[in-house]
Amino acid sequence: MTEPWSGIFCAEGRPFVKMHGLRNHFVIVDARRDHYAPGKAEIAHVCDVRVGVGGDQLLVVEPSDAADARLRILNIDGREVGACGNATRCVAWLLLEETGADAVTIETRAAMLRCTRQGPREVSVEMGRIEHDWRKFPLAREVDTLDLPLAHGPLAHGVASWVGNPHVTFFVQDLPALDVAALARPVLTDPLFPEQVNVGLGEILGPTRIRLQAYERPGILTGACGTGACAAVRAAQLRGLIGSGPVRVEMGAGAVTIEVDAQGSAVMTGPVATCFRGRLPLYAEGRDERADDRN
Ligand SMILES: N[C@@H](CCC[C@H](N)C(=O)O)C(=O)O
Repeated sequence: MTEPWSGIFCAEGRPFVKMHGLRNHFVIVDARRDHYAPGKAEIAHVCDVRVGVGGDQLLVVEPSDAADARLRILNIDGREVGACGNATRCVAWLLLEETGADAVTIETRAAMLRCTRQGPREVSVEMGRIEHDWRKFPLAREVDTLDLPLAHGPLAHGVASWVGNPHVTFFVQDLPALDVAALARPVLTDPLFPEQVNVGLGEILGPTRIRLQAYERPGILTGACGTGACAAVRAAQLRGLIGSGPVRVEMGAGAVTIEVDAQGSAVMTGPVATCFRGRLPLYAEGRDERADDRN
């Protein structure tokens, strides 16, 4: 007879840490010694809270020749993306705690990011230069990225910004009253963005405060978005809606502070939190279907 409770613990499964930055949550696997290259279905399984650990992304930390570590950021549909601000803070915190250093450098697909300790659970990341060249995204055709020729319902005059990944920010009134997913979904899949786009709805609350809700690729509302916060601040500055000093970007569970210099380079500072540690469920193709059959 099998012992039903013992089956829950996969002693052989790969260790992970679950962390979040303002409820943007991640499953983090240290693959610096033991290579880990999950396929699309496994990524979806691990990130699905109903059958796996649950997360907005799976993060794989690898060795790097040029930095303290390389961070692979895997969206729930398996796409590796160039940047994720909240994920970078979480992984930076793990590396800072591990080494006792005050600064580490993380290589992502898009950039080398210097990260510094700001407090016990507070990390700053130099996010690099925010760009607005239409070819960077890529966009389907040449357009004015500071005033996109795009209108979906009340969303118009968006600003397209590249922060290692593509964002479009729309400024709105009374953000809490809006159904962000319903409004943002057609933007995310608009043919202007052949590789889709992360959509941010921002409300200016004052000269140094923005409220933001992100609807991220591949179509999820997240608790927060660090790169989206950088994009929103730069877009608001370029539109003349706020000044040039540090801006507090409020995203439900809390806030990050974004400072953008005259050249458009951003520094993001915000909190990290550890949820729990464990071992990944052993994954095999077809496992989901078999589980479904039993229910
Ligand atoms: N889903 C995104 C990347 C995630 C951004 C993240 N939440 C952040 O904090 O910056 C993509 O597809 O690029």
